[in-house]
Amino acid sequence: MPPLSSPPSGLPRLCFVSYRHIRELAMPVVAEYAQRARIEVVDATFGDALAVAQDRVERGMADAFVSAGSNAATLRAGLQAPVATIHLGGFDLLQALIRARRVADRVGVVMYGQTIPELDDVKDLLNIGISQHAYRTPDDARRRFETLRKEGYEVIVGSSLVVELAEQAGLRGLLAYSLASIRKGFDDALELARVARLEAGRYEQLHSVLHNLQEAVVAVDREDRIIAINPPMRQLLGKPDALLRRQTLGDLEPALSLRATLASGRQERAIALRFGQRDWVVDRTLIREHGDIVGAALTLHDASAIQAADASLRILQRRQQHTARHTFASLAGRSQAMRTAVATAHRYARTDLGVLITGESGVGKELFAQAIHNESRRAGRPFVAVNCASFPESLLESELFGYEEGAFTGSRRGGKCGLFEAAHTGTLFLDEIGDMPMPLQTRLLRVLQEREIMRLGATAPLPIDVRVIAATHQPLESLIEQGRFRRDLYYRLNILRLALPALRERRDDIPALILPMADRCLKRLGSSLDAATALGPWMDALRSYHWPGNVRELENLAERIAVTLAQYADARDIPLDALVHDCPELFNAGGAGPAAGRPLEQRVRAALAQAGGRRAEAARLLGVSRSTLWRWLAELDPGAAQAHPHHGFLQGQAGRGAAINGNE
Ligand SMILES: Nc1ncnc2c1ncn2[C@@H]1O[C@H](COP(=O)(O)OP(=O)(O)OP(=O)(O)O)[C@@H](O)[C@H]1O
Repeated sequence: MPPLSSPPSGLPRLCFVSYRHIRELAMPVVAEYAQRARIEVVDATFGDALAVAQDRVERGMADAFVSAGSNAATLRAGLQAPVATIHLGGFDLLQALIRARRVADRVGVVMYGQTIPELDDVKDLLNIGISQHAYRTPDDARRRFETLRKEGYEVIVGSSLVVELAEQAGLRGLLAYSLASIRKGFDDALELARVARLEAGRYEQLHSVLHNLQEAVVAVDREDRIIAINPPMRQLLGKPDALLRRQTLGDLEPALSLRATLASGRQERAIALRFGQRDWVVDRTLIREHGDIVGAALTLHDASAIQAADASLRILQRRQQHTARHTFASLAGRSQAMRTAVATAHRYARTDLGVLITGESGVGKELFAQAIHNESRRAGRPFVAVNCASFPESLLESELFGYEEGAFTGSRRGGKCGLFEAAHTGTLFLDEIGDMPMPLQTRLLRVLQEREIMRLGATAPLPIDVRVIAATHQPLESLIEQGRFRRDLYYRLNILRLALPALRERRDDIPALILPMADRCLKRLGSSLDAATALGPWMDALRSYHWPGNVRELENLAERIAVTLAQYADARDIPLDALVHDCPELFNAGGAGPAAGRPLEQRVRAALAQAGGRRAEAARLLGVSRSTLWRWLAELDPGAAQAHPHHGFLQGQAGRGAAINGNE
C-alpha cells in the first residue's frame, strides 16, 4: 500500500543504496546532483539493503532508489518502488582491464549476473590473461574470489563487494564501474522519481476520494490481498492499518472475500448482505489494467442510508404527482351549461374561499378543481387530490394528517407527512367528501377553522395554509338529514358552490368531447381514419345515449370504438353494424329490440325523407358518401337494393313518404 502521507513537494528524493567502493567513486556524482535531488546514501548489501530500502518506502522517504549489481537486483525483486540500476558498461570494464594490465599480466574478473563472452577477444588485444566469473550471492562471490586467489591471481576486477574481498585478502581490487555509468544511473533514477511523483499525486487524489466516501471500501490484488482500504472499512474490520496491509481479505473475513469475484470475473451490484450485525448493500467490482483483471473492490453501502434515500425519492416523486395538469383550456365543450359552469369557476378562481363541486361521477369535478387551482394565486403550488371513499377510516386519517414517529405500532421512523402538509400553500381536493367518516369530519372542520393541523401523536399543532376544494356526487343535504354528514362542516365547505351538469344535460358537447379522444386513440392504434368521418353515422346514437358514467364513460367508449374502427382502412368500408357488437349500450337505448343498427336505419329513413328520396342529398345530410349510403341501403334490404333499387326497403321508405329517385 503506498504511503498515506501528503503528496510529495520540493526536490525528488533518491536513495543511493551502495557499498563502500562504489559509494566512494560516486561521491562526486552525488555532489553534482545535489541541486536536482535530495540524495540519501546508504551502505548495505543484500538482505540489509532491502530492509533499509523497505523502511524508506514505508516512511515515504524516497521517490526512487539507485543501486548497482546485486544490490540493484535485490531491491528490484523485493521492493514496491522504482529502482534505477547503475549498469556495468563494456567500456567501463575495458578501462578497468587497461588499468589492471599496468600492474599484472593476468587478471581475475568477478561480476554479478553473467560472464561476458566478448572479453575473450579483448584479452588478445590487451595481451592479458583473463579468468571470468559471475556470482548471484555474497557466498557465491566469496567462493569465486577464493578460487582466483588460490590460482594466484593478484589483481581482481569487479563490483564493490569483490574489490572489498580483494583488499581484505591483501590483493589489488579494481572497481569496474565508471563515473559515466554512475551518472547514467542517477539520471534514470531522477526520471523514475518524476514518474513516481506523478503517480503518487494521482494516487493521492484517488486516496482522498476513497477516504472521504461514506461507503466502506476495500480493494484487493489478484490474490485477494488487501491493497487499499478506507477508514469506514477499517473500522468495520476492527483492525489497524498495519495489521490489514497485504492480508488476505477472505481469511480475515470470509463473508467479504473477493476470491469468487476474482475467479469468475463476474461483477455484482446491489447484493444484500448481513455483516457486523448490520444490513448492507454490496457491490463487487473488478479492477482491470489494460483489460486484464488485476484485482477487485468491495463496496458496502449502509442499507439504512439507501432506504432513507429511497424514501426521500418517493417523497420527491410524490411531490411531482402533486401538481395540477388541467386548466380551463383543457375543458372541452361549448354548450350553454358548460359555459355557465366555466364562467362560475373562473369567478371562484379569483377568490381563496372553499369550493364545493357537485355533480355525478365522471362529469369532470376534479378537472374543474385543477382548473380553478391553476387559475388561482396558488397556481404552481401543490395540488393534492385525495378520494375520501378509497381509504378505510384509520388510513384516511393518517393520510390526511400524517403522524409522528412512534404514534402507533408499525409507524414509520421519522413519522409521515400528511396530505394537508403536502398541500401547504396549495390546494387540497377532497373528492367524495360525503364518504368521509364523522370523526374525521370533526377533525377536518377543526383544521378549516384553526388553519393548523396536528399530526397523530404530535404535541404541537402545525400552521397550515391550504385551500380546500371538496367534491361530492351525493346530495350532502340528504346525508345531513340521515345524520351522516356534519351540518357545520357542510356550511364551511359550501361557501362557493359549483354544480356541474351531467353529460346528458349538455349533449351538444358530445362531438367536441368524443372526436378528439377518438382521433387520439385511432392514431395510437396506427389508424389513419378521421374520427369525424368514421363516427359520422353514429353521432346521433352517441348523442342520444344517456351516459350514466358521463365524460369518463365517454372516454372509455371512445377507446373501445377506436379499437373497432381501426380494423378498417377506409371509412367507406365500415359496415353499418360495426359497433353493434362492441358497443351494445349505444343501440339498446330506449329498448329498441334487436340491436341491428336500428337508430341508423331510422336516420337513413329520416334523411331520405328529408331529401325527398334523392340519395345524393340524403348522403350529404347523413355526412357520408353516396356509395356508403348505397351500401347501407343494400345491407338493410339486400335483395331489393341489389336488383331493384325502387323496391323493398327503399320502396317501403318511399311508401312512407319519401320519393326515391333510383336514377340519381
Ligand atoms: N370537459 C371536459 N373536457 C375534457 N375531458 C373531460 C371533461 N370533463 C371530464 N373530462 C375527463 O373525464 C374524466 C373524468 O373527469 P373527473 O375525474 O374530473 O371527473 P369527476 O367528476 O371528478 O369524477 P369522480 O366523481 O368519479 O371522481 C377525466 O379523465 C377527465 O379528464
